[in-house]
Amino acid sequence: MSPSQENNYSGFWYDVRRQLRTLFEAAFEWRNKIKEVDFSGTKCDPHPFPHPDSDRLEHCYKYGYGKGKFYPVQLGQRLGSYHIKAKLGHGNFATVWQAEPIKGLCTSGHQSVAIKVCSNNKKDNKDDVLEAKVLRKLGKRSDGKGDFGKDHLMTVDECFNVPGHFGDHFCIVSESIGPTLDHYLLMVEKQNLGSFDYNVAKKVTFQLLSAVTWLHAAGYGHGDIHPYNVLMKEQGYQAPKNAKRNVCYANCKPEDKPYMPPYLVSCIDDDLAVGAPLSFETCDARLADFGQSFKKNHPRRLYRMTTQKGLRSPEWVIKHAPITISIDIWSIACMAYRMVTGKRLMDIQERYIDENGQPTQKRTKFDINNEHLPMMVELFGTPPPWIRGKWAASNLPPINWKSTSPEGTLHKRIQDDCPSSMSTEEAELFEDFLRKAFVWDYRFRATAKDLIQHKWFQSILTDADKASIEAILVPSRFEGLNTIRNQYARLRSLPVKIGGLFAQKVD
Ligand SMILES: Nc1ncnc2c1ncn2[C@@H]1O[C@H](COP(=O)(O)OP(=O)(O)OP(=O)(O)O)[C@@H](O)[C@H]1O
Repeated sequence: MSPSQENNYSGFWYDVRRQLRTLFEAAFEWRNKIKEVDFSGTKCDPHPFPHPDSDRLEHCYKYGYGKGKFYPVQLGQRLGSYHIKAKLGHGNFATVWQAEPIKGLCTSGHQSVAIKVCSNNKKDNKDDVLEAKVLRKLGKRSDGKGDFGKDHLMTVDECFNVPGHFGDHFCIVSESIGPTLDHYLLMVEKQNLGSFDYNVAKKVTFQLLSAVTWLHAAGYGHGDIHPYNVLMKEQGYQAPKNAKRNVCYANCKPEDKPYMPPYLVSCIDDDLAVGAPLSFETCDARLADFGQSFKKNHPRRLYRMTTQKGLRSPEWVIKHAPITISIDIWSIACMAYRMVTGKRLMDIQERYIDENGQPTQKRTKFDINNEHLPMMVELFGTPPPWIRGKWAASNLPPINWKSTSPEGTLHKRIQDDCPSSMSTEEAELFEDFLRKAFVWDYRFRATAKDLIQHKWFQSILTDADKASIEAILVPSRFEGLNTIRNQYARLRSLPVKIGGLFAQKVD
């Protein structure tokens, strides 16, 4: 960062701007009355995200009276022109089911599909409709250069609505892909393998980066990349073993009862101790869940943060920093570290742990950020002055910047965590790759296009991959026109970006 840029983030006018911003933000919060969701006071089990080691089951309070609830899908029922066969999983906003098309009624080219049945909250519905819209748009788009990376994005077959008691539930039909990346990460832990096979880790990272290269070139950011949203393609994939579970009425309100399903369907994980880990020849990652996707020239629409805490980039954690597509790069680099080493780079617990070692209520955003940012400082070194300025404005605990090291402890962490079979040269390349991705300032962070050309990947690239990378590097005939169009789009999005600086980021 140049000295003139640094000056922009200090001095009298900087302080005035900061105070005005704080005032503006207070007004914004007051107008929108944004509150953090706190499960501590509810009677429900406070674990909205499936616990990886448990019988994966959504919580009863997700069904019942009113808006924003799940549709009570039952095994064997008909939904649109499909028969529901099994449950694939659930998220915060939807349940996902494996289904078979009914012959004669459905034109789907797949023998088995995944139907995401979304909750009927108007606000969430916007995200779901947007997800389908973006996926359809992306499905139709071609870059005219072979579409390198597009194969690693999920596609949508069709969408329809099912009428529920309190409004329509939007359904998105896509190919039934396979288990999540998280499933394989857990398998590696359970089988004491330490980490993914080194080349598999590299290949999956490369596939994710190529998907993101294509996505970013199409003008979109994903915004929610984490191991649950990466599906590993399996031929003829069958849903995990399902079991019917009783509804726990004690966790529901009396008015919910008439609208509850007769049973809940749990997805029992395969025996992770005996499953086959990913192989280099067949591993094929698909990026899924585009509910948080956003336009490149538009900061995050809602500033709602759903991605796992440890995978969040600094600008996502610090207040008043714009969110750009480079958040995807940070998340992928964190996942690459976990795949290569078997350890989380930044292990942030999302819940408090009780005296029996059991997770309890959600930690506050303030508490999490207080732990997360100093972790980043330790690993990646002292942040640039403008981030330090925003640090102070974010009410984070003060740090003695003179005592922090400029390059951080990443080098040592890599040496400690990398498998012993990894050569020194490979470890150096891996570190260089990570350092390019973990740049504090989002403006200088490497792009996905830069990273797929990184030397770290050279050893696994096929001739076809190399040719595809070369093809996307050739400037298109319309490059000049595109630049003008991009600049115009940037100019148009400037007011929205400025607004984004003041927007409250809500968990
Ligand atoms: N096409 C698919 N094939 C196989 N399994 C799938 C598919 N789509 C979703 N799943 C399973 O369903 C789970 C939930 O899906 P998804 O992440 O899209 O829901 P969500 O409510 O949007 O989640 P989130 O809370 O992350 O926003 C996934 O983690 C995965 O296990």
